[in-house]
Amino acid sequence: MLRIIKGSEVATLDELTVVHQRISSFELMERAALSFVNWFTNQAMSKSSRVAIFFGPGNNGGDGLAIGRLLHKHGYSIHLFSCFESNSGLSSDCQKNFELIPFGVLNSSWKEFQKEDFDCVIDSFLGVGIRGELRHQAKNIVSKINSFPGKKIAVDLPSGLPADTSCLWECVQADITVTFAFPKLSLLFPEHAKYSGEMVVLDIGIPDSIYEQFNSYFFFLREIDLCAFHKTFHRFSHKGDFGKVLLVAGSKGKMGAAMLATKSALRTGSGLVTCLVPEDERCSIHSSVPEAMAVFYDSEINFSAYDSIGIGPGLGLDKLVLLERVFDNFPYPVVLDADALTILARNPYLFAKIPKGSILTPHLGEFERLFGNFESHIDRLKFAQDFCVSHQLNLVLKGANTVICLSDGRQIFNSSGCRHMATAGVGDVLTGMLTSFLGQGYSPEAAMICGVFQHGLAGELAGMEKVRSMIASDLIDQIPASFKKLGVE
Ligand SMILES: NC(=O)C1=CN([C@@H]2O[C@H](COP(=O)(O)OP(=O)(O)OC[C@H]3O[C@@H](n4cnc5c(N)ncnc54)[C@H](O)[C@@H]3O)[C@@H](O)[C@H]2O)[C@@H](O)CC1
Ligand SMILES: Nc1ncnc2c1ncn2[C@@H]1O[C@H](COP(=O)(O)OP(=O)(O)O)[C@@H](O)[C@H]1O
Ligand SMILES: [K+]
Repeated sequence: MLRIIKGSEVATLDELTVVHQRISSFELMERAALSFVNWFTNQAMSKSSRVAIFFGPGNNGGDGLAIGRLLHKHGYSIHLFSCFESNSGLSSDCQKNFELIPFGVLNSSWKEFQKEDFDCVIDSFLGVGIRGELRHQAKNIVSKINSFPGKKIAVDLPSGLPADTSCLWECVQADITVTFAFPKLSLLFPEHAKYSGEMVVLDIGIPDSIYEQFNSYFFFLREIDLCAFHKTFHRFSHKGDFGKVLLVAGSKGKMGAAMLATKSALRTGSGLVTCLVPEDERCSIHSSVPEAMAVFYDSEINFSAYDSIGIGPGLGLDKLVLLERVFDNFPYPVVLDADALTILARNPYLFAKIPKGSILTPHLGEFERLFGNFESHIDRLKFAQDFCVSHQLNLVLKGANTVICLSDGRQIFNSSGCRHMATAGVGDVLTGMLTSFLGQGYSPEAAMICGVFQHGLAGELAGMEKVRSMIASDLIDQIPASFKKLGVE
């Protein structure tokens, strides 16, 4: 899994790569620029587009100059805008690229930029090299870039955004940020959505062994990481091997949540799925999910007969006693979502009773209800880390780039998913998937990694087809395709 390191460590990462691969830092910059240009030319941007590139004096500016030279070669009309007073203080690779500006590429001061003259702006003013608050002139440059109403593409980071912390000033508001090697931490913070826009991570060939030399508890989960976490089953596997799961979900008026979680557990591969629902509501489950069984809230239930239990979707807030019964009678990790989280928030003494290794799946609102308000995402994540380690619990903080917070302190950002998933019931589907993987014998870590990534992948597949019309059931329909895409049978 890709390690997310600090912005201040990027220079060392580059130096180690350069030595390891016996290339020059100029060649590494060229590689970054080539990967950007390769991505850019695949974006259906017409060759007649007029492209403005703002470039700073550091290596981010060097990237921009190299990108300009390569795009000019592809036939784009390029106009460079320098964001410094004199070129005496350029970094050495920026200087080299400055000297290679081709004939036919215009170069002016940023002050000369006229927004009407361009179709697209590339922002390579500042990257991970920013230290402290933006200086006065830099603020004016950022405002100039932001005055452009068309598409703004940031190179590595929107200029002005610190790489690892929350930002208290105005930065470039990019539509897309194309970042090199690994996502800079601050691109994953929800409070920076208006600066980072969409995020694209481009590989520039830095080997994993180099990242391993850095200490970091932040990771980025990608499709290539998944196979290692999936279990394989053999020819003689029977339905018992695929797990018996129980979903404690649904109440009058909220049976849809139970149906979604149940269907999704079945589609994720569970052998036997039972729902614990109000007896009066049993018909809805039987008619919508005939493959599932039902047991009822008032009956005696042998919780330990199940391999995993998911609790919460549509449960209702009056189930404190039931929640305690599960905790007292089931010693293995459970999945806690929705109303179960609100009951926990109202009764914090329950935290100590939750089986170790369990998975809590709050969205930002539920996280706040549980633990209070935080000024920044990084403060929130620090709190989540301490909570998970001290209680030996896991937490899935849902949203764009859902964060899997493990009980050993590691925090893994998910890369799959799309904005069309922000619709009712999509979280219930995740509960079904996580409970299913736990029931199939996956460790909580593997269940979260496979469940969260695949839930996002199914969301992407459904979103491609249904765009904003997507509903949670569409995501369930794409779970089979998500297995196929990963090559998991
Ligand atoms: N592995 C990677 O990620 C690679 C990164 N490269 C690029 O190198 C960049 C980093 O380059 P540098 O370290 O030269 O840094 P930058 O180019 O990001 O920034 C350095 C410049 O910012 C100015 N600056 C710093 N703080 C400021 C503030 N508060 N207000 C105004 N100006 C400020 C400095 O005076 C300096 O001129 C990355 O962002 C990326 O674009 C690529 O060239 C190669 C590979
Ligand atoms: N903008 C987004 N990008 C990617 N995924 C998202 C986005 N918004 C929501 N999601 C995902 O959709 C799911 C929504 O869950 P939740 O808020 O619990 O919904 P519900 O309670 O309606 O089921 C989560 O898994 C979350 O990560
Ligand atoms: K930039």
